[in-house]
Amino acid sequence: MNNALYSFSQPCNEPVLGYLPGSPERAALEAELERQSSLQPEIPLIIGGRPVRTGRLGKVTMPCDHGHLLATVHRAGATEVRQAIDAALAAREDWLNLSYHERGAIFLKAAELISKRYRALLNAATMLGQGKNAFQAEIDAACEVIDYLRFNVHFASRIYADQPLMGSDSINRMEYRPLEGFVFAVTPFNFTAIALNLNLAPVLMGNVTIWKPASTAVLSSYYLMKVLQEAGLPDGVINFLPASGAELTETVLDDPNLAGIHFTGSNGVFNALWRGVANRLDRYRSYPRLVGETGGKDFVFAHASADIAALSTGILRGAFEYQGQKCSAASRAYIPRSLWPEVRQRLVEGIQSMKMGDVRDLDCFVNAVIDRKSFESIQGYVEKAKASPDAKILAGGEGDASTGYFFRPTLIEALDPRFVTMEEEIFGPVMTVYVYEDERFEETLHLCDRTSPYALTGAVFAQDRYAFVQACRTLRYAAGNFYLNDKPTGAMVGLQPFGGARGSGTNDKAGSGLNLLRWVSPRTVKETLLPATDWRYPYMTR
Ligand SMILES: NC(=O)c1ccc[n+]([C@@H]2O[C@H](COP(=O)([O-])OP(=O)(O)OC[C@H]3O[C@@H](n4cnc5c(N)ncnc54)[C@H](O)[C@@H]3O)[C@@H](O)[C@H]2O)c1
Ligand SMILES: N[C@@H](CCC=O)C(=O)O
Repeated sequence: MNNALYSFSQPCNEPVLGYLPGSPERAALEAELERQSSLQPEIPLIIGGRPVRTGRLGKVTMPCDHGHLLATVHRAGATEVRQAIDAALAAREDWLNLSYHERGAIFLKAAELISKRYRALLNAATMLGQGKNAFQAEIDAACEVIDYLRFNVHFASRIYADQPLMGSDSINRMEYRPLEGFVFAVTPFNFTAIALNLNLAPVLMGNVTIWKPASTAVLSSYYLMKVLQEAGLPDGVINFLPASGAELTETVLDDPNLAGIHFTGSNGVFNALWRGVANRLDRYRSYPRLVGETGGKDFVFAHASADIAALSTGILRGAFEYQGQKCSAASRAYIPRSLWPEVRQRLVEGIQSMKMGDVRDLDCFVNAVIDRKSFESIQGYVEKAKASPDAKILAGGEGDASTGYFFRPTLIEALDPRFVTMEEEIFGPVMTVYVYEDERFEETLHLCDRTSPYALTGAVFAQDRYAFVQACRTLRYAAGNFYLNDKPTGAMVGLQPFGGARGSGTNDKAGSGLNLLRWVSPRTVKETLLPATDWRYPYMTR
């Protein structure tokens, strides 16, 4: 029996490597891209630690070249979902009884493996499978993945150390029990790090998960799962189940042991999951915890005092990095008329000079969007702008899906601040600008606040401190992550805990201890040292 108290100290964020020509990381990445381009693995389910092959095969292709087969993937049906739930529940007792420093050690090892041994593997899989360029893959599949692993272990230490006061006649303690049952982790295509964290956060706190990865991110998800196994994750703690969401969900939601859902994706799917739980409420042992981060209609708001170079760069990067496929991507901007001519010129020039193409050409800033459905949805919004007298296309506006799903970064000027592309999430490289009269700053802040049902991220560009304070106040509920003089994307684990409210989700702040707290059900234990032996109050005379 070891009576030492362990705690994991605060880590540093993983440095972003530069991939300069001639650097070792670039050579390793290029070699790995070439290797994975012709590998075509057959991806199994992983249930109870073992590969399971169903024979119901799906294809994994490249967004940049949809005729290029990267892998095939076995897909789960109801039978495998049941097996996975059984495997998770069987693994649960041993896992929850493992002390948190033992659990933490597994994830710190995974971080080391990814930092030193599997960085190129995960980056290349994310580039080829999810259509990210080298920089976008590095900040996600390497740095953010590693940060989630290391920081969450540290945050867990702080949670476990937070204990109630001791009374003079009692010993009090808080046991941070995992939830009673299993957690369903449903992960999006756009961030390898989110796929990890939706499993990691519950599992680190002693839970077990059923993981449904996005079909368009299954390659990087599979490699992540393999790294976690290599780091020592016991069998059955995470069960990897590629499948159709709708098919798998019915079986999962029907199970009385469903203790929580950790979701990131669109509002429609989260709402359907929530309703599915609500409709079955009587069958569950506990109220399932529903944690979901969903869509955004993220804004850039410029005051007349803004630095034009910083503002234009913030819009170009915030809107078009990873083809705008970040929940945090800037997709509407409010620009004062006095700044507009110069900002417009910089945006149009920037867009025209962005190289678009295959992820294996490291000079491409823009790559393909994730799939045909997404391509067509983006095209639909742009067609609306082309057809409307309330909008003008200033740059881009064209796509070509013949080889890959390529859509040019597009700049729209909306004459109506309620034009559809100012309000709805597009999830593609489309930025709509509304130009306001300088003296209508405050009025336009209110407009920004009321224009969209979402409230995820937003950025204000201003050098006038009074203007910034006013924007902060008026836009208090318009964004869960609020930036001053920076793009509204690129939150870092530990530094900018992430999540939004209103239509953007439950705001449980991934990348902080707040999220971990959703995966525990604390038990307070009081031990009385000298228990009372007389039921009467002391002042009673009989
Ligand atoms: N707020 C955030 O932190 C955040 C982060 C990333 C992405 N997002 C949002 O995610 C969306 C884009 O990601 P996406 O296209 O992967 O989202 P999506 O909702 O289409 O899919 C998310 C996951 O849900 C699964 N799914 C689909 N239908 C299902 C069903 N009926 N039951 C269970 N699972 C089902 C998908 O297969 C996938 O694994 C955008 O709206 C974006 O804003 C939000
Ligand atoms: N955390 C990421 C966004 C995740 C959503 O897609 C960012 O801050 O850009």
